[in-house]
Amino acid sequence: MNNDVVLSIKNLTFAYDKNKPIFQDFNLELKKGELVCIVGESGKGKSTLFELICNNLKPSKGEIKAQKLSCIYQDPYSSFHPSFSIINQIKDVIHDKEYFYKNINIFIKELNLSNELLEKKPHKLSGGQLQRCSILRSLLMNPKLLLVDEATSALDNVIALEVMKLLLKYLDKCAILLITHDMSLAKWCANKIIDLNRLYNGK
Ligand SMILES: Nc1ncnc2c1ncn2[C@@H]1O[C@H](COP(=O)(O)OP(=O)(O)OP(=O)(O)O)[C@@H](O)[C@H]1O
Repeated sequence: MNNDVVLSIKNLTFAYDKNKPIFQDFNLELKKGELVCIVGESGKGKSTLFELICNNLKPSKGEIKAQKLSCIYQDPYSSFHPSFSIINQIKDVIHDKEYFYKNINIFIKELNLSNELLEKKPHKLSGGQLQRCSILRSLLMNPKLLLVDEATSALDNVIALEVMKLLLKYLDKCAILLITHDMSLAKWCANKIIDLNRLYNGK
């Protein structure tokens, strides 16, 4: 894989049911600095693609190669354990301590967070604050690819837009793959849009 290519999906075929493939010879390449959106109505395979890229599902055919990957989920409460402080949960997943200490205060400032907030347990924070903590955790992992799943967030498009505004600042460090149902959000931020509604998938 060329150094700038952070995600390469070649001839991906996947089916839960052999007679109804969700992806058939699907190809996608993402380079550092690119923001690609996957859009599609409910049931078109957005979450399936997310799970395939995260290696939680195996393709029936084809290959997926991803460089260092970090995920931001739409519901931040489900991505933090309720019983532990946020900062401890962030430290737990960071291996590169040098990168962590070099950047944490910069990111805290950019994300409009504070050390005091990070000492708290998740339920003491608002949804927006916790979403920014989840971005902080992802950024401190220094990923090459940020996978953002906003697929089911029909409720709060304002948060989605704010999150994307924050993430756009980091495109010089990585590539972003945003999975969304929201075509207007995709048109606003993407270099490229993959519309799963238009893919032939045998249905
Ligand atoms: N574990 C499973 N076993 C069988 N079929 C599944 C499974 N998970 C999903 N499907 C089916 O695969 C298709 C794609 O589902 P997927 O969850 O990827 O869609 P989605 O685009 O993420 O939908 P939504 O926007 O509603 O979350 C759907 O028809 C769904 O019913």
